[in-house]
This record gives sequence, C-alpha cells and structure tokens, in this order.
Amino acid sequence: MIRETAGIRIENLHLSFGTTKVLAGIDMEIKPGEFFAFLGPSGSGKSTLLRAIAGFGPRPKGRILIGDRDVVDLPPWKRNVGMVFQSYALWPHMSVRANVAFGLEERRMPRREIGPKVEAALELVGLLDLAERMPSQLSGGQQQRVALARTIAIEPQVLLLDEPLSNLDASLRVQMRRELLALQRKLQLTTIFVTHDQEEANTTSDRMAVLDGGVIQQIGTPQHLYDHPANGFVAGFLGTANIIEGRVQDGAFVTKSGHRLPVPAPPQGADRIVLRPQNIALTEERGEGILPGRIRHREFLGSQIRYLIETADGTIIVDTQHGPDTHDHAAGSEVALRIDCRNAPLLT
Ligand SMILES: Nc1ncnc2c1ncn2[C@@H]1O[C@H](COP(=O)(O)OP(=O)(O)OP(=O)(O)O)[C@@H](O)[C@H]1O
Repeated sequence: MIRETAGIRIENLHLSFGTTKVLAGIDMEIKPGEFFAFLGPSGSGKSTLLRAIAGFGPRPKGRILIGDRDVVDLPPWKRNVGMVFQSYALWPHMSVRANVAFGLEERRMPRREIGPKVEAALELVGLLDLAERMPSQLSGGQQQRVALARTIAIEPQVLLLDEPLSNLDASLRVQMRRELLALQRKLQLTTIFVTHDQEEANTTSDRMAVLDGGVIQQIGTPQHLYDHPANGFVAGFLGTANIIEGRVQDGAFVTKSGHRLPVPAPPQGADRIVLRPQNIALTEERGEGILPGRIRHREFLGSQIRYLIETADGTIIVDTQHGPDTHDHAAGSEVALRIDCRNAPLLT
C-alpha cells in the first residue's frame, strides 16, 4: 500500500537558527527500504535533521535528495514523506477512522478511494476493531498506532519517526518497537527513526548515524559501531565503556600506570583503549596481566552486578553475571581485574 519507496541522499547540509549553527556538513546516504536511526544526546541536532528532511524549520544549505529529487525548496506536502511525532498529534474530536482519513481528504482524494485506504491502514496496525473510538478512549500504544496508520495511509515514499515511543512506558516501548520494525519490514518502506535511546536504535535499525554537536560522528550497523567506534564519543555513547589512556609499545597497549594489555596488531599512534565492562573479570589470580583495584561502589542491575573499581589507571567499571556461581564483592574490597582485550577497540 505504498508508492515506490525511495532512498535519501544528504549532501553537505548546514543549518542554523539565526546565528546558532545546529547542523554542520551532514553527508549521508540512506538506502531504499532501510530502517535507519539518528541517535544522539539531547540537543545533538537529530530532530532538526529529521525536520529538515520533512521540510520543517529554516531552509538549510546543501542538498536533500529523496529518490533523485532535490527537495530542499519544496514545501513539506510535496516531498512524499510521512512523519510521526512524539506527541502523536491526533485530532481529539475525531474518531480513529476520521483521523486516518483526514490526510487523504486534505489531499482531495475521491471519497470512494479513501474508505478502502483507511481500512487497509487500520488493518495493518491492527486497529480495525477500534475504528469508531475517539483518541481519548485509546491507550498510549493504540494512539501511537493511529498516528502510524494515518501516516502510512498517505502512502509516503519515506517514513520519518521523531521519538515515536518516548511517551510509552518501558514494556510497551519494547513491544511497540518490535511492531514498528515488523510493519516496516512488511512495507519495505525507507524509515528514519530519531531516538536518544541506544537500545531502541540498536534493536530496530539496519544502520544508524550517531550525532553530537550537529556533526555526524559515525555511520554504520549498530554492531559495527559498538565494536569499532570511531572515537571516544561513539564508544561512550553506545554502551558503557572504560576508556583507558596509554600507548602502543612492543605489540601491546601499555596503560599510563605501566599495565601491559596484549592486543592483536595494535595500530601505531593509538593512545586510548576501549574496555567494555563485560570483558573484565574479577579474579583471585595475582601476577602478570592482573590489575589490582579496590571496589568503590556496587550496583545491583538484576542479571548483572556492576562494580566501580579504583585502579592505578582510574575508575574502571566491571559487570559480572549475577548467578549461583558468582562471588559477590562488597564495597571497599580489594580485588584483581583480568582484562580480556582481544577485541578491545583502540582509539587514536
Ligand atoms: N526553533 C529553534 N530556535 C533556536 N534553536 C533551536 C530551535 N530548535 C532547536 N534549536 C536548537 O538546536 C539544537 C538541536 O536541537 P534538536 O531538537 O535538533 O536536538 P535533538 O538532538 O533532537 O534533541 P532532543 O533529543 O532533546 O529532542 C539545540 O541546541 C536546540 O536548542
């Protein structure tokens, strides 16, 4: 029920609000049918970039191609994009059916065509049974589905989602993100999803762009970015990272305190190593390769216990599985760290 989906190419995009630069030199390509996430902290420019693609906000410099059309000078309704907002923006005085029909009526579609398209969109999101309800009679998740149905009904070439799950409670968010992905796969519709929640981006997107300060820090699959972060910002934003300073010497990474970490083929010039909390074990062993420390803080996370450990190389976060065989350590205990750094990224 979609018109042919389109890829997106953004070339050298710059955008300012007055004298405040918000996006700087954005270059990227999103493939047709791809589920793509813009991930970044608050204020990084994700929403501004999404809105620029939709045609809202100040006119940017640069090019935005949807398919092979540069849309920078087109108004939003001529771009063939559908956008779902965090607030859903449903009409409170209209039924579900009327809300979904509204966009089609606005486009002056003949009445006889509107009915079947509304039915098809409601069916896709599983809401046909609730078509006559008013938005106030729906749960948050159902309202979100109406917003999606309304957007899909206009048959956009591209679906733009601005933090669409952030008004839902935690368990519903997880369910809705799976539904969203299933729907996107079914429609094969190019989708951009803005979120500040890395788990949401990781679990839905084929690829993502990590933004900070209006600049793209890195683009790639979630796993590639986690395993091969381009810089300290990406390493720290995707999951928890211990970033330890040092230098490469004789085929190993030697920390500032002189602790030697054997890493395969370390690049010359690397001055930081990224150690993930789950790749460090607390051990009774002593001797070579073991880093001593003292537990400053202990947090129970459910499946894991997280320790913040003071070492000669700064505070190191260690996660241990919480299970029948694992030894629990109290704050203040002296411990020893065995670091598995075979896959640890090095930063230059
Ligand atoms: N209308 C506006 N006028 C002036 N500055 C703005 C305007 N809208 C956004 N900004 C600024 O642009 C920057 C990027 O905002 P944007 O909303 O794109 O960030 P974001 O990454 O989506 O953040 P959040 O997750 O908090 O929504 C921020 O510093 C913000 O203050």
